Amino acid sequence: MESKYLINGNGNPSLAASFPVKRKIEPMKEQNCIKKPNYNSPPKLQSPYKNALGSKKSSVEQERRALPVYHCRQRILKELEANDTLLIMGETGSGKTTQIPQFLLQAGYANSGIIGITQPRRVAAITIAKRVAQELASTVGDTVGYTVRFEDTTTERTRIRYLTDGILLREAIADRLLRRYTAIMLDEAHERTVNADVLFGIVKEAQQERRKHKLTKLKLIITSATMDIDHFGKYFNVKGMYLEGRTHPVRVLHAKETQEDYIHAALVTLFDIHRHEPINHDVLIFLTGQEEIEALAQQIRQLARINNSGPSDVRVFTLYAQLAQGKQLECFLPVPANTRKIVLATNIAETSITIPGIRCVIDCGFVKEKSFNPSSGLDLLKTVRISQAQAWQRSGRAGRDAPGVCYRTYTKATMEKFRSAAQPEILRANLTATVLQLLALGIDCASFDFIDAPQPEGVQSAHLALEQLGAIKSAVAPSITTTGRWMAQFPLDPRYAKLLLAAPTYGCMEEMLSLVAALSSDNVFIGHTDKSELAALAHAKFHSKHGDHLTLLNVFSTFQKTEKPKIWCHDNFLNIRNLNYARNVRNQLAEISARLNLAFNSCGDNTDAVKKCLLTGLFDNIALLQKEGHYLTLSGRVKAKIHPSSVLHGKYKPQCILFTEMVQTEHNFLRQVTEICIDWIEEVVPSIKCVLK
Ligand SMILES: Nc1ncnc2c1ncn2[C@@H]1O[C@H](COP(=O)(O)OP(=O)(O)OP(=O)(O)O)[C@@H](O)[C@H]1O
Repeated sequence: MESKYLINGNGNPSLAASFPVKRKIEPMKEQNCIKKPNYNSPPKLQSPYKNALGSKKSSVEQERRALPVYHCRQRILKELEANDTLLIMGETGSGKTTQIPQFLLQAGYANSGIIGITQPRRVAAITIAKRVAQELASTVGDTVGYTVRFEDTTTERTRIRYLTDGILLREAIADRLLRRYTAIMLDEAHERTVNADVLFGIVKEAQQERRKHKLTKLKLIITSATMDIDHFGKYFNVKGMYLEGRTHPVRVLHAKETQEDYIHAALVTLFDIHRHEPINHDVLIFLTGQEEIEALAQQIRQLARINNSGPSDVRVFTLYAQLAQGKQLECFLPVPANTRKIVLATNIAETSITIPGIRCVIDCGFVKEKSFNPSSGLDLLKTVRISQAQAWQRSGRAGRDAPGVCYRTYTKATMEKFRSAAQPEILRANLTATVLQLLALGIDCASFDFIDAPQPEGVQSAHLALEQLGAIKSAVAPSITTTGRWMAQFPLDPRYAKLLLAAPTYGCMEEMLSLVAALSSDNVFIGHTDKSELAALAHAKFHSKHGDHLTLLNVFSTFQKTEKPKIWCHDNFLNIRNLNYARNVRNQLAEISARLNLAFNSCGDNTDAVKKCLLTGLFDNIALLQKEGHYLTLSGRVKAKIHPSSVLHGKYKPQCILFTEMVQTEHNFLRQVTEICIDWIEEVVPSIKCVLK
């Protein structure tokens, strides 16, 4: 059949010419299977469940029974009976996350407590809880619930609780023995987020302490499809358990030649799929970040509009961390028949989740990674190659509910040069929040039993930052202060918690609550490409000459007062979901502040109060204008420019600015910028010994 999408019919003849996909992508030798990386390959067995999978029956119960893990139920329960800790490795999609907690429930493990399952990301915790509730013919909040930051759906009836690892860590502050849990499953262990790494130590200790004090046993299950089982085995002092069998085969195809432009390669591959694959084969494309995703989504929609002449159609969804929760969940809903779902996602869709309908995955092979430079004290967001483990996780998303295909826009030789597994986040992340949480738990980083200890410079840098924030007495012999304990009460980065604690002194508590809440939500502005001039005009009403923080405050404060928020947001090109989310966050932050007896004062039009208060927490994020026209950060002296999205971009350049974050693309860009007065630095944070010239 003639393609509906003539790629080179859109005025870009080079598009198809430069990437003759049919010839450039070659099948790998190991067709019809996901080849696992060598470093941790479990035994490869043919799925014994093929017949069941081929069946037309589609009830949830039948789907469950067809999962490889379902048939390992007895083995898992027997092993758990004999051992307090299990390391379970099974193929992606084999049913670990959804089934094992149900086995434990049925075996009575939730009779005297609850079963907790941690996930690195909120979208996974939410969607899996919904799926398991459906499998149990129940609703979320009943037997199964989820808890993510600022949202708890669990009730006293909840026995299986999916939660983010950050939430479990916060619970440990209140109860280090995690007494409400009888079993904890730490899922996606290979991801090695800082929170998960700290949790490994916390749960191990809780288990030992409970044994020592003859309290109810805590059963631990560590699961993944790609973890380094030897390393984990040594740390937990247990042997690993392999679950044989896979659900659906995934055929993996590599680009024959290196692709200079992975976005272009992804686009061409997508339309090639669209020409040749059945319309109900949905596509998931892995890219690196919001801007790239939104730009490609727009391009696909436009191309589809230009070339769409048949009955079939495409629906494009985006999925990345900054997207409002409601929007994130849209891609999980079914699309009408004769429509292809195309999901453009970051690594947020890489593990755990199942997006129904996905049969094709296009993997660009890159990821945006946050790393911290202890010598400059700055966090940097950088695009890097994924690991081999991540590549296998990504391909696994194609075989969740049927056989699938994964197209890698990089060559096989390139992939062989990828790291086998991603570097644990604890070795590269800013540890300020983690060190504070550990101190609130009464744990000194130096003596904590980490699976991989963080670099001493990283810990030292966190101690220095905490000392400057007033959270610890001394960076040399760290002991937590009352301010530090209060900071740890807020589910926020310590720098933002500090803003709330300092706000009453500057008389701007109401404003700071709104601003911190709005900053937690992000992205309230809709940049409507079709109507970008109208959107820009609407947004300009809120612009503050002081910069982005006060602009954001203007938006949120007006939103709080408006009587018809839906119409108001629509007319002003603002994202109502994000603003509602910010309102919810504000309420919760206000509750914690009230518990801490903080004064709820307001500074009215005194913008200096807000700006000075911002300095109390974000003093590491200051940059000075240089003669050459660029900025230099005070901390680490990094050269940077104001991000084009800032209201201060392209206008007069203030001498001294404060920014929320630095992003690295072709340049270092400073995001969310506010003009400050250089003299305030010494007034507000006299402890900073900065060189101002
Ligand atoms: N939200 C969902 N909607 C539809 N089907 C789902 C959903 N979640 C899970 N499933 C089905 O259950 C199967 C098992 O999923 P589960 O998350 O338990 O596997 P897993 O072994 O934990 O995978 P991974 O290692 O990738 O997290 C999936 O392959 C899919 O068929």
